[in-house]
Amino acid sequence: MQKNVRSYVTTGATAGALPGSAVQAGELTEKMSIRNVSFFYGQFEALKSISVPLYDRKVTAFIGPSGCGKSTLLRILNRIYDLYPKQRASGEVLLDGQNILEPGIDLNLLRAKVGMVFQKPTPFPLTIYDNIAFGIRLYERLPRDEMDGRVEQALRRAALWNEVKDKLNQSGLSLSGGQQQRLCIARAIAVNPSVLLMDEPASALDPISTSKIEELIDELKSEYCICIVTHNMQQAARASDFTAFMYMGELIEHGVTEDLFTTPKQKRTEEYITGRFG
Ligand SMILES: Nc1ncnc2c1ncn2[C@@H]1O[C@H](COP(=O)(O)OP(=O)(O)OP(=O)(O)O)[C@@H](O)[C@H]1O
Repeated sequence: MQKNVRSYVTTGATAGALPGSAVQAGELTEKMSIRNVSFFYGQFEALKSISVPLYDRKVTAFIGPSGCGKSTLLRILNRIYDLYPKQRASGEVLLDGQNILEPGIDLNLLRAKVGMVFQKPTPFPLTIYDNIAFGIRLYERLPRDEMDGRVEQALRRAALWNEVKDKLNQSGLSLSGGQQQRLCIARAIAVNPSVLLMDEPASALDPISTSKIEELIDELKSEYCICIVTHNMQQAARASDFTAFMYMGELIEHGVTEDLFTTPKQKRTEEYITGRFG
């Protein structure tokens, strides 16, 4: 489904024209479509009718001050919130055209298709090998040599193979923080997702590990639709193709990253990116 980029770019209440941009019209495929999504923690409306496209093979960054709803939005996209009582989403989230908010969706399959990486690395207390194999075994029964191949492939794609190939039987917890985060990315991509969600994936890491994660995001976007939440505006500017600015549960502006940072259309976006609040 190829669409003109212009029809996707939204700025709060008013759709805006796309200025001369780095992303050319006609090359975008909408992988996920978030349509009029609201979210409630009990009576509290944390998200208010958000609509935003997530494009295949592009990185979309969500930015905004603390508490604006970035993580909440990400948690909707693989229905992690379903694990908690009294949390409820309305609206539609289409993944390849199917509304994943409908009842009856296979949540295990959804979470394989929409992988998630959290702020703090969360390896299982298992070997490096089993951290990857565990997820694959939930969906597939593979002979040992095929499983070995899948584990290696995932670790290679997460740029970790060379550092761990001689110690696959050591605990995942024995790795450094940055390596643990790449292990979590390898675990997510081992089950062949089409979307990768990353909630501040580098905020707990040192600058070198952070730049490795950013390089990895840049490589992985040739295969996946990637969505990152970040507090770090330089990171959003460096790592993403599209940026969405949120404020108090609303989507204020969404557009090509370069355009949003150089010529924001909304006053609140400009105030935020120039450091006047947040
Ligand atoms: N479990 C919860 N129960 C009730 N309210 C919650 C819960 N989790 C988040 N909220 C509220 O929902 C709103 C959005 O929170 P969310 O964590 O999505 O924001 P955020 O933009 O990701 O913030 P941060 O940048 O600080 O991580 C906030 O007002 C927050 O207090």
